[in-house]
Amino acid sequence: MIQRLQKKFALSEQGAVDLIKAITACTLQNIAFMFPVGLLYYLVSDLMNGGVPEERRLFYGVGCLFSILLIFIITYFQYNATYLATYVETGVRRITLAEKLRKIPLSFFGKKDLADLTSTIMADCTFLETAFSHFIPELFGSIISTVLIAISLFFFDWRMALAALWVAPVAFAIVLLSAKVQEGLNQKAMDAKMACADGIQEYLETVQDLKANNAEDTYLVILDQKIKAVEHRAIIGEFGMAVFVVSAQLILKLGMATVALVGSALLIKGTLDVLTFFMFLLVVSRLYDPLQGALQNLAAVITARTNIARMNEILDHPVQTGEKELGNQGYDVTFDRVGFAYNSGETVLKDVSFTARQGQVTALVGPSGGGKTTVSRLAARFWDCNKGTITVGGMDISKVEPETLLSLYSIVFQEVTLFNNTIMENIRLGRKDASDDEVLEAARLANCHEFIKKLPKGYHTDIGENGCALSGGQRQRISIARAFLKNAPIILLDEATASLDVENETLIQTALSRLIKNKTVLIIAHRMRTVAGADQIVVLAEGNVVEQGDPKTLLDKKGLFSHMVDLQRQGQNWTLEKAVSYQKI
Ligand SMILES: Nc1ncnc2c1ncn2[C@@H]1O[C@H](COP(=O)(O)OP(=O)(O)OP(=O)(O)O)[C@@H](O)[C@H]1O
Repeated sequence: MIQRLQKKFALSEQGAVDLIKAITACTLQNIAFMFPVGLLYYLVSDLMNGGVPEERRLFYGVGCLFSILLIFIITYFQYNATYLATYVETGVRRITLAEKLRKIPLSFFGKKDLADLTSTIMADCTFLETAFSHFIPELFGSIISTVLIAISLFFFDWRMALAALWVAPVAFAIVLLSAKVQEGLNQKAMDAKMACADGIQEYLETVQDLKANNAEDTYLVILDQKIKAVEHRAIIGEFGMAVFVVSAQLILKLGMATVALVGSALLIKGTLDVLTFFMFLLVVSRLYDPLQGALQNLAAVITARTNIARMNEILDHPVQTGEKELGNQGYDVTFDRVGFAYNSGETVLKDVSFTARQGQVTALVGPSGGGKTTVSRLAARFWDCNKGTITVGGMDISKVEPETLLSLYSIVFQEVTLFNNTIMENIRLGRKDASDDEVLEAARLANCHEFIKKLPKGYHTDIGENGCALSGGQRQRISIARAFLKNAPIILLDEATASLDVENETLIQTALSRLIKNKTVLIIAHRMRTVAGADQIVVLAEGNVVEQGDPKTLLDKKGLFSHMVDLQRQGQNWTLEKAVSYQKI
């Protein structure tokens, strides 16, 4: 039962237990509200028999007080069980999702965009918060209490009970049968929202390029259409839900009429007493209130299914697992007949074999799209290869838990990610427990110390979102400082292609030379002069290793590598002057 609830509503174990408590509380609350009705029934009965006898007055007085107290206590219990537990569960749910995202392979993120995931963690969780504090406990609470009350009504008078209750299954059936239509409308509304969120995010990320290309107006027209589509879809969704819920609620109202009609007919026939008739009128007026709410709640629960499905897609996604113990002998990184395709299915690496040796620099070169970045991603198990094996010191990395494996790697990406925090904390990302002195030492080795000292608050300067207050070269050096701090035995390096000024380039190069000393280094090299000092060059083209060896051997071979070196040499001779004279031809 607990497990089914967990699965059905994307709940933690405690959340499922709390949901049962909340449903129980709502059921008790609905039953407690029937207590004064019972009391009224006996009071009217006494009044009709000539007045309330002296000895029963105390009973009614105590009964009244007891009803108030009972409703108060149960409402308090219901409040705690639904609201407080819900907020705790929402927190747990967000943390569970975040934890899960941490362990999910990167292939998952290729299928999902950032706006979609953010929306699941924030908007879907908030929607489910309302669902668990209101819709679901109230829905189940009113269904259970109605069934219990219905059973007791049948004991009183089955004919009147039928007249009162026939509407309930009909009304629920209308809403349930509309589930498919509603789910379809919800999905479309959700898709429109996602497209709009994507559009806004893309606009914010690309605003500079849009302005530079005079394309801002065109883009905003498209964005405007996306925003209007959200509005349009939301109205259709609400309307679709309202049609079914209001029809069902109208059917429910018919119950009052049938109770009055059947009751009157039975009274005239003399087979029903006035008091029972009166009691049924009282009960149904009270009974239909929670049922009206239940119909609305049922529609909302149907809506929530779309959000729950999105959440379950994350929670059910397989994670990369493996041993938490490292069993490597040394740090040679070996690719043995590795094949790989991204989600798109197109084979990116066909049959890649090479070894990046400990203490050596192995440079990956080759034409754009040849698979260099993919090789470096597989080396760190960001993705798992589809064919062949990748080992570190003889240890198959697909059998090692990703976080444990990454303790062996320092990665310096071309695109540096910095956080909206101080420089000190941005560098400390390399090793959480590093002392301030260790951070300073890493910054010195990465040639960062000089520029950091000149900032207004030195290491305690906030660098803004993604380090917007720093230059490209400074950002690169901070990421190198992180790598120094981590001091991992394997370095994956994506050489910066962004044009850096000569000073920055030299500073970065000297920092890198210090960093890679005595490590296993796998570098994606874009400039051929960088690889001149490499111990080994692996040339990748169309997902295959087409050449492999030291720089001199490959140059002498006059193959693809030598051709690329020639091309870059020619490129270096390009000057503005030449470009201008070319234009004049
Ligand atoms: N996340 C991804 N999803 C799907 N396909 C991808 C992904 N990343 C890369 N590819 C595809 O894989 C192929 C190899 O790309 P990769 O980035 O490894 O090449 P590369 O040699 O590093 O190129 P470049 O020098 O231009 O950076 C390309 O066809 C690319 O389109």
